[in-house]
Parts: sequence; structure tokens; C-alpha cells
Amino acid sequence: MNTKTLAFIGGGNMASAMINGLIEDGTEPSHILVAEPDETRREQLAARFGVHTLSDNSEAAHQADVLILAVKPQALKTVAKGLSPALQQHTPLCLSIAAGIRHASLQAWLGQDVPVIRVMPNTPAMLGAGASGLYAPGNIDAAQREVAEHIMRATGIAVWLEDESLMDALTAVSGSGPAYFFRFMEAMETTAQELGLSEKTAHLLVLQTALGAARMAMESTAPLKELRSSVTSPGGTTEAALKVFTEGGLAQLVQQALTAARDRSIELSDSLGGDE
Ligand SMILES: NC(=O)C1=CN([C@@H]2O[C@H](COP(=O)(O)OP(=O)(O)OC[C@H]3O[C@@H](n4cnc5c(N)ncnc54)[C@H](O)[C@@H]3O)[C@@H](O)[C@H]2O)C=CC1
Ligand SMILES: O=C(O)[C@@H]1CCC=N1
Repeated sequence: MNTKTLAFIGGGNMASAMINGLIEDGTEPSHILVAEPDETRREQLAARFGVHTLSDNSEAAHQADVLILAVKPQALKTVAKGLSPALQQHTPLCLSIAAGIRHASLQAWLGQDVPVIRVMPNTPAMLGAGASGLYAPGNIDAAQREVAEHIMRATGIAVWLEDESLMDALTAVSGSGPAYFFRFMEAMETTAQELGLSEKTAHLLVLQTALGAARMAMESTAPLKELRSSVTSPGGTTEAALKVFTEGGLAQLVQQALTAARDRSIELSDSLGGDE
């Protein structure tokens, strides 16, 4: 259980998912602050989670042991530079969850003495089923790494990357990944209805099948290929469907999609980074 005071800068989708996961794990809502400019959003966060909300980012930083930067990458430079004077007076550990913003940029914007760790979470954090990647350079000590890891483990699994450039790949796989599975499930659901199943039945069957497959993959020691084979009777129905995927170039399409996400992360770093 987390006992530090965590302040989120930005209370949008990903911050809400993390807050839900942290509270489910036992973090007291009184240990969570959210700085958010949108008043309606502040009211929603306070009502839903019982957390303290405020509109002043620097005030949140003053009260924080750990500051979690959860604004859009495009807003981060202005937000981080705005926080910098407050961080010279009181210096919490800063975690940035922004896609594609490099550590060097964050360090330049927040201040050279501020401890900064990059984190890439994903939205299943809300259920404690998240997957997070962390990156910290050599100046971050073991205790600071432990604090960041402890927070992220409260929302799911956490892996450290030694090489920051792999954050772009990790973002493409697990950061964006839930959306790929949702997209695939949407397509299955639509087709299930076209094939005659009711909306409700199609939804239930698709979700339970996705959950069942993911659980089998997690809980079995067999490779994915073997699990797939065990469903695929020679000359049967699964084989007929998988043939269509193969002929349609599914593997290449997935490769292109993840590469596009990885490349977009690099583009964001190049276009939004720097201290000019
Ligand atoms: N949504 C996702 O699945 C994931 C998002 N991320 C990262 O999390 C960050 C936030 O993304 P989302 O939550 O999806 O976006 P969002 O748009 O839902 O949330 C951003 C929040 O920041 C607030 N905000 C805007 N300007 C602000 C300011 N000056 N000070 C304080 N708050 C301000 C907005 O009002 C909004 O509530 C992004 O950097 C994104 O790359 C990372 C992993 C997964
Ligand atoms: O789409 C995005 O840019 C963010 C980062 C990973 C998931 N959502």
C-alpha cells in the first residue's frame, strides 16, 4: 500500500485509471491530490474517488512526495516549465507518463536537480491489471526507483527498461495495446451480429472469449502457437478463419501498426522535445 502523498498534474483518462487502481490497492484517497484546470472534471474526480482536487499545479507540487505528470504530451513543456520554480523550493520525485517525451527534455524543463522517472502505464491499471514500463537514468537512486516501482506495481506489473529508446516500442505494445484488442473485439462483435446473434449475446460471447483466451495465455506454460493449435482442428472451422487472416496479411498489418505507433512516439519526442 502506498503511504506517500501523490499529486497528479492533469486528471484525465490515464490519471483516473491510475487513481482507481491505487485506491483499489489500498491507497487512501486522502493521500491523492489532483491538479486539473477543468472545474467539471475536478468535481467528477472528487465525487468518484474522494480525492482532493485543486486548480493550481504549483500548489499540488508543494504538497506532493511524488508528482505524476499526466497531461497530454503537447501540453507538457508549458506545464513542466510552469512547475519548475515550485520544484526548486520543494522537490518531490517526478514521474512523467507522457508518451514520447524524453527524459532529457523533462529534466531541462523541470530543472536539472529534480529527480525524474519516465513511466508508460496503460488503462487496465484501473483494475490492477495494468502493464507499465519505467525508465530512469543513472542519477536516480535505488530508493527513488523503489518508490516509482511500488506505485506502478499497485496498478499491475512493472518492467524497467535500461535503454530509454525502447520506451517508444513499449508505448506501441502495452501503452496503446488495450485499444488494439478493443478494436479487434469491436470487429468480432459487429460480425457476430451480422451473422445473426443479438447485440447482447454477441457482446457477451466476444468479451468472455477474449478474457478466457487471455487467461489461458497467462496461466499456461504453453507457447501461444500451441494454444492456437489446440483450438484448430484440421479441416475445421478455426482453420478456415485463420486462413483468411493469413491471406489478408494479419501479421504484416500488426507489424505495420505497432511500427507506426513506435514511430509516432519518436516523432513526438523530436517535435515536442528540446528546451527552446
Ligand atoms: N490514455 C491512455 O491510455 C494513456 C495515456 N498516457 C499518457 O497520459 C497522458 C494523459 O493522457 P490522457 O489521460 O489520455 O489525456 P486526457 O486528455 O484524458 O487528460 C489530460 C488532462 O490534463 C488536463 N490538463 C490540461 N492542461 C493542463 C494543465 N495546464 N495543468 C494541469 N492539467 C491540465 C486536462 O484538462 C485533462 O483532464 C498523456 O501524456 C498520454 O501520453 C500514457 C499511457 C496510456
Ligand atoms: O495514444 C497515445 O498517444 C497514448 C499513449 C499510449 C496510449 N495512449
